[in-house]
Amino acid sequence: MPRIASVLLPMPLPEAFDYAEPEGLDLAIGDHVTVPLGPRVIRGVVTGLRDGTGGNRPLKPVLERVDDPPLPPGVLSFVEWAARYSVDVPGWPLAMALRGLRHPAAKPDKALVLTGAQPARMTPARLKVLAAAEEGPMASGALAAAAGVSAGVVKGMVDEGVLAVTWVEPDTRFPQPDLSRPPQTLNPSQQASADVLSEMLAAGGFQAALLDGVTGSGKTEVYLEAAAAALAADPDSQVLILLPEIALTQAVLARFEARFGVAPVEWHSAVSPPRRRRAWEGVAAGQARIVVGARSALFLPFRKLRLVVVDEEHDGSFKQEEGFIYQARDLAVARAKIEGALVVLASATPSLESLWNAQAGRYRWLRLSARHGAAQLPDIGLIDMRETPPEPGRWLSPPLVKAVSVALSRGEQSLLFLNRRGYAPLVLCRACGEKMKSPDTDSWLVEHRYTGRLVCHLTGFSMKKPEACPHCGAKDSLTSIGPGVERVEEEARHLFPDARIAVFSSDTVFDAAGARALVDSMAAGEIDILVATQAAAKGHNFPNLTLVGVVDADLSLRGGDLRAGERTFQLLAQAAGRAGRHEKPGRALLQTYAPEHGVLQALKAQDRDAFVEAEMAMRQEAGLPPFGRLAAVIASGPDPVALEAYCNALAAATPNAEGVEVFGPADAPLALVRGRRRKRFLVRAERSVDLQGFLAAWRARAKVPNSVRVVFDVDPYSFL
Ligand SMILES: Nc1ncnc2c1ncn2[C@@H]1O[C@H](COP(=O)(O)OP(=O)(O)OP(=O)(O)O)[C@@H](O)[C@H]1O
Ligand SMILES: [Zn+2]
Repeated sequence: MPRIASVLLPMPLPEAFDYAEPEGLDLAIGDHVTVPLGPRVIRGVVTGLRDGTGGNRPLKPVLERVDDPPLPPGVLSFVEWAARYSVDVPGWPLAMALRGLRHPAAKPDKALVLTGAQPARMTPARLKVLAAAEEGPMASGALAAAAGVSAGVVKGMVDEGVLAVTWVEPDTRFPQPDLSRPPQTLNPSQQASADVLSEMLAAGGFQAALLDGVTGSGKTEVYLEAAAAALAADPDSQVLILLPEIALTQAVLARFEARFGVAPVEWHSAVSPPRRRRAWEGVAAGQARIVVGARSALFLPFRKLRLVVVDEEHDGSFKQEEGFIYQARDLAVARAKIEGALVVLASATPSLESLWNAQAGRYRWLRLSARHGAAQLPDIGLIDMRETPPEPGRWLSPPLVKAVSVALSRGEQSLLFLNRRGYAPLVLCRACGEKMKSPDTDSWLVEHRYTGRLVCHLTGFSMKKPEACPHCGAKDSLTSIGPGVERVEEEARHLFPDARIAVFSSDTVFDAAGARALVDSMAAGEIDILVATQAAAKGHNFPNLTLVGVVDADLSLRGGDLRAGERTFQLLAQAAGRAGRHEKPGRALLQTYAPEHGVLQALKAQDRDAFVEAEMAMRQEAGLPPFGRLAAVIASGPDPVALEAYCNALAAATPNAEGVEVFGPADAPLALVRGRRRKRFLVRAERSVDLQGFLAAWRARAKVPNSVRVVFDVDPYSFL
């Protein structure tokens, strides 16, 4: 009986397409194939097989099977689920799942083997080569090195036919974790949490836990033991740890390596394509048993995923905002559900969503309320910038400067935290008042002194800082307004000329190795003052760091979107949480112009529960997440008329649905980006509503003109 294969392509198409299965190809679901699409040949994945022919319209045949490891069924279900969840086409999540395959498979290596023929003339050097070659096939350079002879000797023996070329398959195996190593001795509350996680693993099936422990309580130690339990339970089981930053990945990799004797498999944007290929294959083969990675690791082809940990689960960078839009924390729970795995969400400052799930009993709630060992939580103090302002043109207030000098005099480290890259967030002309903006974009240019450039952090546009105002032509009139980390560094160097000062931001640290080097040197005490954006504010252990100074505690409260309060609390609690993690007590000082603000008061009182309670009450009142659901629809285009027409058509096509409110269209706060105007709708729905179903129906009702791009963002984090 002929069969029809449904083939999903990693492209923006609404569904899988049908092709005829050629006789003898014997396809299976998950197989990679090539198929014709119009004039092109495209690679896709078989998602369905059924008996039949194309009826009276004959189907084009599948061209061939591609010899890559098939996608396991769990990945296919996950791709489908993710597409529906994000109200997007399944081709995008499929493309993510195939990302590791973009680099070609490793080719077999050329090696030399003994043929059995004896050399016509034996020499001591040749004897050594014969002995070394007994070990098995070896590349010619390696063979010469092993024998301690020159390359010429080996070549001569190849020419004589004593050695012959052979091809060896590349080694795709990963060393296996050593489960016999003794675990770290856990303290009683860590042990209690680890025991619960082990019980949950033993019970099997999908379960979720919130590992909610104060900064420095040792959450990593707890999930390391959960990983050990998952790995020990089944020789094929796999474990995935998701982290928000490459800089954190490095430290966690080291801790896994110390625990299991092998480095886990790494997966993030800085991993080279060949290594990605190897990781992907290792995961598909079940060989890679511990994967530590960024959010996109969720799309790897795990065969037997038993544990997923989302560390720093509250972190905003788990939300992917471009291309395929998704919240990795939610997708991690979904993947665990599909695989029947345990998912552990860990944080000192969990998201309101996760706390809400824990309160309702949907997630097992494990709390660690004290730091490990003798370490205490830091004192948090507020510096009222109205009472003790910095000198004009400076950003560090006298009390903070004093605290840094005390720390310096004691030989202890300080962290000055400001979540703003570059030197100054705004450059304006003193003569005409013109603010320097990115071309055709509603965004200020940020001054970067290291590079002498003005940079748009939104579009990536950059230009050399001009000598004259481009608007009025005045010379030397451009002034830098406000601080970024580079400017705080400048001030710190001025104040403390003998201190060793470094900057940690995405402009100074580009890759995993750079992050590791900086974190190591801070941990080793080679830096006195670290000026840092959020990359250094979370997860790290710097034993000698006793002072955290937050340069602008009000920064993320401004703008006031839905999560401003929550995000500020999390960011500052995390930053403060870097202080005093070992024996020496720590302190955090937050510079603010609004010390009476509820978020800052809660931080000062170290009263997270009070903050959460107040925030939850506010959200419930307004029907906002987690009590209601939100989505944004952003339409953009270069032609205002076409954009307006589409938005009106979309507004007119809003499906009638109970429990759903649609606001807009309105100009987006960022109304112009790269010459494209942007309009926004906001959708609020009751929890009981199938929001995705509503959005999908809505999306299908208005035809999108060519010049317009429309993005559906479920559970938006950015309100620009
Ligand atoms: N049981 C233990 N035995 C020895 N050292 C421990 C133990 N638990 C934690 N530590 C140490 O305490 C420090 C903090 O632990 P860890 O980094 O796991 O905390 P955390 O809860 O993840 O903190 P954060 O949320 O701030 O990232 C680390 O240096 C860790 O090695
Ligand atoms: Zn000017």
